[in-house]
Amino acid sequence: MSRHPVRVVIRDRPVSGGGSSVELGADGRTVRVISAQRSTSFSYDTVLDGASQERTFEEVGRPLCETVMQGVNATVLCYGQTGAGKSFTMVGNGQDYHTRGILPRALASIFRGVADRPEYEYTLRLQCLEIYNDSMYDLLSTLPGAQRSELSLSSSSEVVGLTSPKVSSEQEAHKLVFEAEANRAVEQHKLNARSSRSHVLYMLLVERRSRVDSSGAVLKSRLTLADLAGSERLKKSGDHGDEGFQPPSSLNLTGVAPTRQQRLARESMCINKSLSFLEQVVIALGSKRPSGHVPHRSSRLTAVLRDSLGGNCRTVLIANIRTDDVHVEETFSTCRFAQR
Ligand SMILES: Nc1ncnc2c1ncn2[C@@H]1O[C@H](COP(=O)(O)OP(=O)(O)OP(=O)(O)O)[C@@H](O)[C@H]1O
Repeated sequence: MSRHPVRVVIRDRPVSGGGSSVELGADGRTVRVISAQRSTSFSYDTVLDGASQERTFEEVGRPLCETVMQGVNATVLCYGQTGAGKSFTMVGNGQDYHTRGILPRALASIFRGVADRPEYEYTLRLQCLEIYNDSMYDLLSTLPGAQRSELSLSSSSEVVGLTSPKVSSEQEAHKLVFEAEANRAVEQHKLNARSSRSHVLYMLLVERRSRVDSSGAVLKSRLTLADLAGSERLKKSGDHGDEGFQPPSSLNLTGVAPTRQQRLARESMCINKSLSFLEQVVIALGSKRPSGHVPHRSSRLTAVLRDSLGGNCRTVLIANIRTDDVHVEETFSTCRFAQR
């Protein structure tokens, strides 16, 4: 494990026919991105070259599940351009058991861990949160008593009203994840509703009490699995403007539905801002100055991730890249972000 607060792992999405613009080093640590303008080498903790879902979980997920079982927070962030494989890495493609992602494998691993430790009583709860345009929604809002409207943050960065149902078996947890995904899909299909360009956070809250030592402390920990929104540049996603783009003042203020282009531009702006704040938080956490300010409250994403980054929390950033030539500029910016 590196000494930086975030361990960085690169994962490529296999392409048919290959590409000549990205070379993954045989040392399992380097990536070289070659375009007409430049050729740049980056180095990371690990480069997963053509890795299966199983290997990705063994490399990233399983050690973090162990960490959480021992009472320490752990986080996986999947970052990358749209279509690079973030959801595939985190959840899988839903088509077959072998291609299931880190989340279902982590649930299985943690419930197995609970069964293997009868000396402890574990209480597990699951939360599923979506952050779209810096607004937060409960993906389990269809459960009885849950809040369907936008959620707010308390002064201590707790998400007020986020449902945290208890899960007592792996099957129950899978059912809730399925419900969260179904709710997200419904929102995406509603007219003018949230698009797929949102951050989704699955959080498993773990409480451990000793059954043999009644004076023993209750240990609390959290596994956070974040499937971040696609990081592509504005021009690429069909929007206009650049990072300094300001949405028209009429946007969402007049009750008139925004045009598709306005919506895409606003989404891209919010995503870029939140990812750049995330980067600033990680850089601040990695800085040598112990008293340096960490701008957790700069966005909803960084506020919610407050206890999931830094401190003694173990965090892995998986930067998903596409190695086909047409995506070379996006791959370059993902690699640059991951290296920073
Ligand atoms: N390592 C991989 N092996 C096989 N198929 C993959 C891999 N990575 C991604 N895919 C496939 O590529 C497609 C796009 O992947 P995915 O939806 O995970 O991208 P994404 O980065 O989450 O995109 P978005 O930002 O739009 O959600 C999917 O059909 C997925 O099954």
